[in-house]
Amino acid sequence: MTSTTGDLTIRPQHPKKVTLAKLAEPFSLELAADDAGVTVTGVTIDSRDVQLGDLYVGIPGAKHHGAAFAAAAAASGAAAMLTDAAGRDLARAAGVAELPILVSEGHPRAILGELSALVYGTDTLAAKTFGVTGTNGKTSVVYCIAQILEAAGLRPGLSSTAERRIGDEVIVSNLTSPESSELHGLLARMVERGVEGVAIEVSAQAIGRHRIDGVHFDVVAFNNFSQDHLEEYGDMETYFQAKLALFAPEHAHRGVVVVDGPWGQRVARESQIPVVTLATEYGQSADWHLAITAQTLDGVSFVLQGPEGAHFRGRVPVFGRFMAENAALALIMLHEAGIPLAQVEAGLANGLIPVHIPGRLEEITEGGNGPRFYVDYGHTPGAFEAMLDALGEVAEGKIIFMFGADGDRDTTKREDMGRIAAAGSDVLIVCDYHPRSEPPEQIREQLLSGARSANHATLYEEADPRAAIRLAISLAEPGDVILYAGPGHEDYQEVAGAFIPYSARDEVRGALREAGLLA
Ligand SMILES: CC(=O)N[C@H]1[C@@H](OP(=O)(O)OP(=O)(O)OC[C@H]2O[C@@H](n3ccc(=O)[nH]c3=O)[C@H](O)[C@@H]2O)O[C@H](CO)[C@@H](O)[C@@H]1O[C@H](C)C(=O)N[C@@H](C)C(=O)N[C@H](CCC(=O)O)C(=O)O
Ligand SMILES: Nc1ncnc2c1ncn2[C@@H]1O[C@H](COP(=O)(O)OP(=O)(O)OP(=O)(O)O)[C@@H](O)[C@H]1O
Repeated sequence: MTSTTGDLTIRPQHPKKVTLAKLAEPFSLELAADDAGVTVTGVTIDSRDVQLGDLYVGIPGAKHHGAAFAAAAAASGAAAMLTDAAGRDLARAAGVAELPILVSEGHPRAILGELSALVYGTDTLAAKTFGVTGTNGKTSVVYCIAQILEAAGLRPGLSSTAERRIGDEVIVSNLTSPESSELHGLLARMVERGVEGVAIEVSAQAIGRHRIDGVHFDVVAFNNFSQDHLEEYGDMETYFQAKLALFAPEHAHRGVVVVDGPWGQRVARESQIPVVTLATEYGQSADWHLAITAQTLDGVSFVLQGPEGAHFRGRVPVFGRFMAENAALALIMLHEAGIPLAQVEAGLANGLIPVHIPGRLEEITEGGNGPRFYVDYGHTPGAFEAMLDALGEVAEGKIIFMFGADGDRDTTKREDMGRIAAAGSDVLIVCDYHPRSEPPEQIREQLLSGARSANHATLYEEADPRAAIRLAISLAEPGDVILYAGPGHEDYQEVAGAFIPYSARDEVRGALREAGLLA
């Protein structure tokens, strides 16, 4: 049975006590002599998440100084606080007199990872650790790693945008890559549960914001790179450098890089750690090569060949050559960590890797000859291109595509998303996604303007995604495929500051039942 935890920060069930003196020394923290023997058992940077005995870390953020919540943290049972000098003054001025305070000279976030590792005992791990970065497909690769570890007889744990997972225990994800205090708490819980391999999705934002500090990955991977997050990075080079930073000795021992495109080739050249390369296209020189041998809507068969005769014949039960690529990358990462392909092969029936990823190309219908309906998390031009190219190769009937775009995020990708969506589909329905503070009709118009430039699909505009789902179903015939990109596993719509409950997967299920297409 699966159990779900909603706690912000997961912690070990049997924590150890660490004295403030032991924490102060390696990080040169200021500490009153009287407080040296005070002990803590956990770490959090959120006052609303404090548990008895925690070290509360008051971080200066974009909106608040966390030290402003020192009284609330103390009331919830924090044993001590770590903050900067401004935070200490803020807390003392607010009358927080009793709480022991460790003071750091620099930004507390810069030492948070190493310090959390010390508190949780995760500074060295027996489990193999795998980190995945890139623009599209990180979550998918992380799931492939976990599923392949299981096939190899090893107990997996994972952290992704969709969820964090330890065996059957599911922990809700807020960020793609958790804050480092949360990550080390999660790792400590995994150690208690006997996890032998951990796959972690690493966003560019996480690398720059110290969220993976204190983890020294056995193997990291870079899968692909295309436009996203320019609202934060401004240009592609800055975004690229943020991801390249993972390939450094302070973060990882070795890497695997997909070198199909120029960005991957640059990672292979500029990496500061040893890497092996994977090519999925003919004529590209690399250590490993992937060849697709057969594909239908129901799956992709492939052969992976590597150095010294390494060889794997496999299959993923989902359409799209990119899913075979994700699986191949995961296989090579395990191989690089010393887990032989033969050990994986022995645990699989006919090489079938049971890839099931929440909200990624998730089929809501149940196969068969009627129209098929998939919900997906793709929200970049690159993901649209990969999915629609793949569908174009295997779909027998019409491709009906529906999507909307994020408000308050990279607006420059919208025209491309519209154009690629219309070029690759027969029918395109533009609806709302998370408009946030932007006028939704303005977002739809930008998408439609891109779509018109492709001069291909029949275009529809239907703001309400619930109505758009029903429109898509009404236009579909047996053999057609409906692909709803964007919401994936999510269970809300963000509109003008409000989080409105909305699960695309549940809504599609309901609409298919109404239409008599699902039992
Ligand atoms: C821009 C950014 O990175 N913001 C992060 C930052 O928020 P902030 O600086 O605004 O924090 P703040 O509200 O000023 O609060 C300061 C401190 O006070 C604490 N606080 C605040 C209120 C309170 O009542 N009690 C309390 O303790 C906060 O926990 C925080 O430690 O610190 C917060 C606490 O950890 C994060 O949740 C928040 O991520 C926001 C939600 C975010 O949108 N992050 C994005 C940019 C992100 O990281 N995305 C990537 C990539 C996703 C992808 O690939 O698509 C990801 O890894 O998720
Ligand atoms: N290797 C790939 N190349 C291109 N597109 C892919 C690849 N793998 C998956 N995708 C597409 O990208 C979408 C997002 O996949 P996934 O959630 O695995 O990526 P992600 O990198 O974790 O995304 P995010 O950073 O937003 O969490 C998928 O739903 C699919 O449409």
